[in-house]
Amino acid sequence: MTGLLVVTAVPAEAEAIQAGLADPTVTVVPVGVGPAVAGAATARLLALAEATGRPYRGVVSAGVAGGFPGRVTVGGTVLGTQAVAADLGAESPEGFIPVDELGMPAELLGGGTFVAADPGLLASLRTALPDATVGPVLTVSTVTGTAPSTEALRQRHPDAVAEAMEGYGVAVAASHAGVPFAELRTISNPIGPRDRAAWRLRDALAALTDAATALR
Ligand SMILES: O=C(O)c1cccc(C(=O)CC[C@H]2O[C@@H](n3cnc4c(=O)[nH]cnc43)[C@H](O)[C@@H]2O)c1
Repeated sequence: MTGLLVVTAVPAEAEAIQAGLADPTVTVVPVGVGPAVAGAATARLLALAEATGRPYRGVVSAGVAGGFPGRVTVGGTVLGTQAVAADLGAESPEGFIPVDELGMPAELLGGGTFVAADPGLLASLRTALPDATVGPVLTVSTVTGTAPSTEALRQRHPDAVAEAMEGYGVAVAASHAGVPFAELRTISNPIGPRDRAAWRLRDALAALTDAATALR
């Protein structure tokens, strides 16, 4: 059995984590942006490890994220209790309809519209990162960038603390492989009307380096 697999979207996130790692058995791989590419790449990494007799004991989707103002601060650290497919569904004049309310057979929807973090893996991360904000993390294919879409997401997900673009894809890959899943994010920007100048990427990457000691 090998150690943990940590997947990030981009190399800068992987390098930030690598800089703070204390455990040499942890493997960090940048797999790309968005749920489809991250999910497919993670599935391949998990299958290769299994086929060579060295399965990972868990997979963590890690990187920077947008945070819901009032629920988490920029520069803060988040641990996901579940990865939510927040934009998988249909628009309608009455609002967004999640895919599991569209009347499709349940077996076509995999695990549904969210995947829960593994309780044991989440508990060990919480112990190592007692100041982290803990709650659902949304996965979106489009970064939220207007006040109405931010408010709609807030209403639909009153407990969600952050949004990013890979967690649900990685979680589905982990679930299909039977490998425990967790999500670790640091907040680079508030979710809201797009304001690139407000992003604090360097602070979020530094927070990722600090949080990496929890990955063991
Ligand atoms: O809007 C821009 O100009 C811009 C410039 C560089 C990067 C981006 C991204 O959208 C990076 C997305 C990347 O980082 C995660 N992330 C960070 N903040 C958010 C967010 O508010 N909503 C969704 N994803 C976010 C995400 O996981 C991607 O990997 C934009």
